[in-house]
Amino acid sequence: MLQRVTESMPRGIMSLFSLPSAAATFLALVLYLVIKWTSRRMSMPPGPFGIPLIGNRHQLPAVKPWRKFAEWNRQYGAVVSIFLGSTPVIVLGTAQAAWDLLEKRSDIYSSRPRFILAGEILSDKKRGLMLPNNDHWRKWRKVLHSGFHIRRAETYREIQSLESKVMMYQVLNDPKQYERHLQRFAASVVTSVTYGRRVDSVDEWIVKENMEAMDSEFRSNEPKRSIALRFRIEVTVSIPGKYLVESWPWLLKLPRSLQWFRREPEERRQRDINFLMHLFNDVKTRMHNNTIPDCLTAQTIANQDQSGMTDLEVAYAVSSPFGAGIETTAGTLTTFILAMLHFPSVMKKAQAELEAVVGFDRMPEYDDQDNLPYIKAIVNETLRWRPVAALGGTPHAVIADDEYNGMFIPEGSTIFANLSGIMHDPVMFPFPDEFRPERFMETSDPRMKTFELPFGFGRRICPGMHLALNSLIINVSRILWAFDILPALDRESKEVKPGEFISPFPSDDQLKIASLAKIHGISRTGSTHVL
Ligand code: HEM
Repeated sequence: MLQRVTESMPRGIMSLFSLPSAAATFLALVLYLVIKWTSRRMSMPPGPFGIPLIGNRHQLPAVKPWRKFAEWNRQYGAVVSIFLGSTPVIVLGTAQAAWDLLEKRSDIYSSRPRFILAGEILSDKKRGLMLPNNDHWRKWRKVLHSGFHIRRAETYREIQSLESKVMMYQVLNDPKQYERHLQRFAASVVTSVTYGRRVDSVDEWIVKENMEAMDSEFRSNEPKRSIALRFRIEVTVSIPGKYLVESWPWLLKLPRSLQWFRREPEERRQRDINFLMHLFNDVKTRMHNNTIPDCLTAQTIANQDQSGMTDLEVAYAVSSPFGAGIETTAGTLTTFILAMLHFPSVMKKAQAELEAVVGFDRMPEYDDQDNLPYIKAIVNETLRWRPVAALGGTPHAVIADDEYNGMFIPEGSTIFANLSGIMHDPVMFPFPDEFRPERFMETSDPRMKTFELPFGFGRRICPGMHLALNSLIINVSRILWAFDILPALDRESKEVKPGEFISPFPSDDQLKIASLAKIHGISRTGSTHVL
């Protein structure tokens, strides 16, 4: 007993002595880390200082975060840094900064942040959009490039022209549902060029199943809204770190049964696989029977020996236009309707151009494009005025330490090219809130002439850009040729002022009626019989 007391004495005394020294060591370590972090932070682009561990997450609204980004860019400069949790995030607020980094240095700026939930658990690293810059992504990208490069995209014009006529017919008969008709158009183009099958209605299972897959990929608690608005909300949740497991990846080390966050996406993954493999096998069968028109899936299957891709990899790769090409196209067309409601003088000017070039006896065709510079400018201005990929689509990630204009950009930073802010930069686009197609006609800047800005940057630039532009030009020219887009009238026959933002329709039914856009029937001779 006595021996035990004496033995324990020195340890007790020692621990009394060591406690302050352990605390001092700990404090010194904390101080060292704080100094190190602060000096690193100071060398990074300016931005609001956040809270340790949380960073600036609490300052970033869940809805329309691009507005906050733009505010920070105005306050701190073209390149801003913040932290989301412990991840450094760089926000680019001018086109020049985005071109300098994402294009000129695209060898290190073309990766993606880690999307643990949507990219890994839900999609098993098979959705290229969320893949880092690696061999899998390059293979996936090759499939899309071969299906949608500029010359290939031209071969789809016949399909787009036909679908556009169907859309016109539907708008003519049921103008109130114009948003659905635009969505059907976009969906049918995508399914035709991808799977060689048309879509007659957005209620068809193939569209619904795809919507559900998208909704689960970008789940949001928001009620169902119009296409474009939903797309914008969904984009906001592609901010990495939204899910707990992305801020704390160590959760993946828990026993699988305790990883509660897996259950739902894993169930959904199986459903997605069944859906995508069904579409894949259907194309294979039709290839076998010689009943399939030329389409992306058939081409990719035919090249499988060369590419070495598995059936499932092909099934996922060819489904990318589903996720990326429907809501973007339909949303941009919805924005165009909104712009015409706000800027009727633009509509009149465009209609004058159409009258002079096309006349009333036939519809505008692709061959008229070169003679319709104002219509082309309207397409560009629509993409600029309310860019549907407001945050630049999915963010990039940088894979090596870098320096830009004396500012340190650490490896692993998430990079947002904040397209909404960039498109409203008053230096590049004077009077940015105005819808002024003329800005694209009066310029001599080649980057304004080609205007690829709405489609992203560098090696990640939108592979569906040419298909999308062809969809936009044909629909914008035909809608303006055939219809007057006028504000709805309220119960007292007064014009209802359209909403400010992306969709003329907020989700609420009351408001929907109040701000309903009314597209008057065809007011021009000879219009109906060509439909
Ligand atoms: C108006 C229509 C469209 C707009 C505004 C648009 C815009 C964008 C933007 C901003 C990006 C991100 C680029 C970046 O990370 O720098 C993107 C990526 C992408 N887009 Fe589009 N897009 C449209 C239509 C389409 C269509 C029709 C398709 C398919 C045929 C498509 C397929 C894709 C794919 C697969 C990606 C991911 C590329 C990658 O991660 O490598 N998009 N798009």
